[in-house]
Amino acid sequence: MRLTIERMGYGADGIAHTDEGKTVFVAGGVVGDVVDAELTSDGPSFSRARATNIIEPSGMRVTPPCPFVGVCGGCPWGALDRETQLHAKEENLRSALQRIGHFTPEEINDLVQPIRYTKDAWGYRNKVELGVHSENGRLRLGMHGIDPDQIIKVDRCPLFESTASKAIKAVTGALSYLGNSRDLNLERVGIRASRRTKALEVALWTPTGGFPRAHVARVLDDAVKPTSVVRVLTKGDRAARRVEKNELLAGQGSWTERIGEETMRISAPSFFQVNTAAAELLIELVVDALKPGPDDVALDLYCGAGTFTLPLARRCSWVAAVESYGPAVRDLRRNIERAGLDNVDAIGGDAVREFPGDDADVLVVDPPRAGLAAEAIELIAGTSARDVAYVSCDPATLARDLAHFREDGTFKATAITPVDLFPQTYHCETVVHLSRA
Ligand SMILES: C[S@@+](CC[C@H](N)C(=O)[O-])C[C@H]1O[C@@H](n2cnc3c(N)ncnc32)[C@H](O)[C@@H]1O
Repeated sequence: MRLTIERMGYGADGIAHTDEGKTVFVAGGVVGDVVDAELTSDGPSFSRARATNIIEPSGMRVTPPCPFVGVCGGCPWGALDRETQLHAKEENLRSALQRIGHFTPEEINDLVQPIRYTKDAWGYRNKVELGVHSENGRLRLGMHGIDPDQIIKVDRCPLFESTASKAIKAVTGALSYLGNSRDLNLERVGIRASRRTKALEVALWTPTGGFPRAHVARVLDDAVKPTSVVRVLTKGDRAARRVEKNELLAGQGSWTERIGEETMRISAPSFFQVNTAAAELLIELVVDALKPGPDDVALDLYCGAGTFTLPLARRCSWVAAVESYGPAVRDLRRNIERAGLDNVDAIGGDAVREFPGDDADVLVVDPPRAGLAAEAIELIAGTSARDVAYVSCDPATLARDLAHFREDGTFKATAITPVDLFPQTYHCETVVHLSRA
């Protein structure tokens, strides 16, 4: 079947239509390509296909700096030029706002601002996560493939912080060597690196049980000179694994990053924005939207280790910050203390159940991909806040939640700004400024 890729969807694949008008998601095709493709599945409303031959390559195709683009899950859009990526992200956001949020094209034109981005399209990630397979008793570590069953063995990843580019090969080599003489029972391995602080942490995720702590720490130290080596102990079956403990094997026991004016410590299981420079754009957009003043009370919901909490606390009289994940709450408290701030109430628990009350001047929410629960929107609407900043990593749930805010009528979106936090992927972060209607 010959197809012309018309646009990029919210996913790795290009989108084409058959002569009969049926939508086809084409793996291996980028916008502008003419490809021969074979069907991989055929459903009632759309089909999936795989490009077998590129007949006319798109003018927007580029040669990526990695031979694994197309198979590795790290950069599904790595063969597309940056400008086209940025445009496609804006279009995907607009499409979600129209289809799911029921905004009119005129409203979208008024609200959606040009996408914000930093110059680093590669080498921006402060974290990589290596998957682990055991094959015939040999340990195999690598990047997760687009096919989730695949582990791609790589020596370097051009998405990862370039000052630590040798770390992947060194850690992979050291752990493979160790794993061949005894079973390390590794589930995955995280590496966090900072160009700004030079911190490098290796986190080994394993189930509870015996582990050659000192030996592993020594071999990793010889291989990469990390500033921290930890073992994250997990419990429960694979689907519902929970973190039992973050065990120090060597060094500091956490990773340090400088973001904006702040230096934050992050423990291995906690969330931290993977692109520090682009996360500074998020902080800038949140602060610009909320214009926090010295008499203001701020709420920071889904606050993690404090990325927005600390800048708000510098500007406001009081911040109530809510985070449900234990390790992140501990990081938050430690970061507040290290920053010398005494005007933050760090609340551990669910953002809805532990909602800090109605008394607020400004409010930021940064929920996970699932977006906001209906009760969270009701509670936010019930506050006295004048402005809300909604930071989202999922255009679809964001559009749904903005429709709920509109139905409620208390707050109205006044600016919607996409931010390219994840170059070479289809993912898009967005900051929405909502003001009292
Ligand atoms: C996208 S992250 C944002 C973290 C932080 N704002 C930042 O930028 O670093 C979402 C955070 O929400 C937390 N979280 C998830 N569900 C939650 C809930 N129901 N209540 C409170 N926090 C929650 C997660 O643990 C995670 O730290």
